Amino acid sequence: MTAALLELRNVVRSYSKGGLFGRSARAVDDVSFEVGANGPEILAIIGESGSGKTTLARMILGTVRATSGLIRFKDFDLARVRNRKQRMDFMRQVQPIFQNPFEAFNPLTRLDRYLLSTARHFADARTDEAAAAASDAALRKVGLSLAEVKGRFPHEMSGGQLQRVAIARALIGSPSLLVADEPVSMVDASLRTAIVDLFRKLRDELGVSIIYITHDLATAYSISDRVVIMRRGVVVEAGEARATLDHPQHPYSIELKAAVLSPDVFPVVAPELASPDPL
Ligand SMILES: Nc1ncnc2c1ncn2[C@@H]1O[C@H](COP(=O)(O)OP(=O)(O)OP(=O)(O)O)[C@@H](O)[C@H]1O
Repeated sequence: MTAALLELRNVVRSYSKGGLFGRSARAVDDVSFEVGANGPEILAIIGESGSGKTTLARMILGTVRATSGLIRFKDFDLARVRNRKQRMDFMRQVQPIFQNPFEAFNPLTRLDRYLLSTARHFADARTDEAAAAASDAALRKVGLSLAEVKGRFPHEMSGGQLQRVAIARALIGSPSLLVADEPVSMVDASLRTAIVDLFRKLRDELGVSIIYITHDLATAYSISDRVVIMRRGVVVEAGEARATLDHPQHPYSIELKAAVLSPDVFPVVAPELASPDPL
């Protein structure tokens, strides 16, 4: 067993509820888990709205500080980021993918400018040619190329294409962890599978671990190695994805599954035993 890529121990994030007595509420309450202890993996964090998923993602990305607890990436305690160099080095290795790709890019900036600038910062590209080569290589990992993207503004792409550009941009610095917060919920249903399949490919071919934050059990079931199920800031259940989602134990997980239960998502009988489609 190798050391985990990411470790969370008893992580809490409280917010003041205001008022005379300064009461506070815990958006994330005593959460512990590891990512990548046994090699690259996809960990799904599942929960309904308000369960604390985004707050957790922000703490892992270092944009929100934990109120207490430990978040460690490799051997680095996030609470100890002190200077710009440490911050940039961390950002290169841990990249976000957001829900709405149209909000991730300035509508007035051409997409290749984003990619070239990221290549200069995170891929050590010192010349225009090197930045273009690094951008093209990253775009090819998501099934695009620099020639297809060059000169185009965000609104000139479809949501699915733009999410691929966002993923390519995240890959430029060869990160070891992607934190994807509801990355397909604003993408057409027909393109969702392609994007979640891409995550699987990134794990298998590039060795990237992915924290896949979602309320969608179907995609979590299809691509994740492990799941963490959250409710009101607390982890109610965690474990290997198929075992946990096939046989949920906690009443909340059972309820979540019942709400989406469909024979296509969770086969009632093993697929190999199911009768063939009628002719
Ligand atoms: N900046 C903040 N100030 C006060 N409360 C906050 C803040 N950010 C989050 N919260 C509260 O923390 C709880 C968890 O919110 P969070 O956005 O993390 O949940 P979520 O599972 O990501 O939900 P959604 O899918 O709707 O984004 C909510 O009750 C929310 O109101």
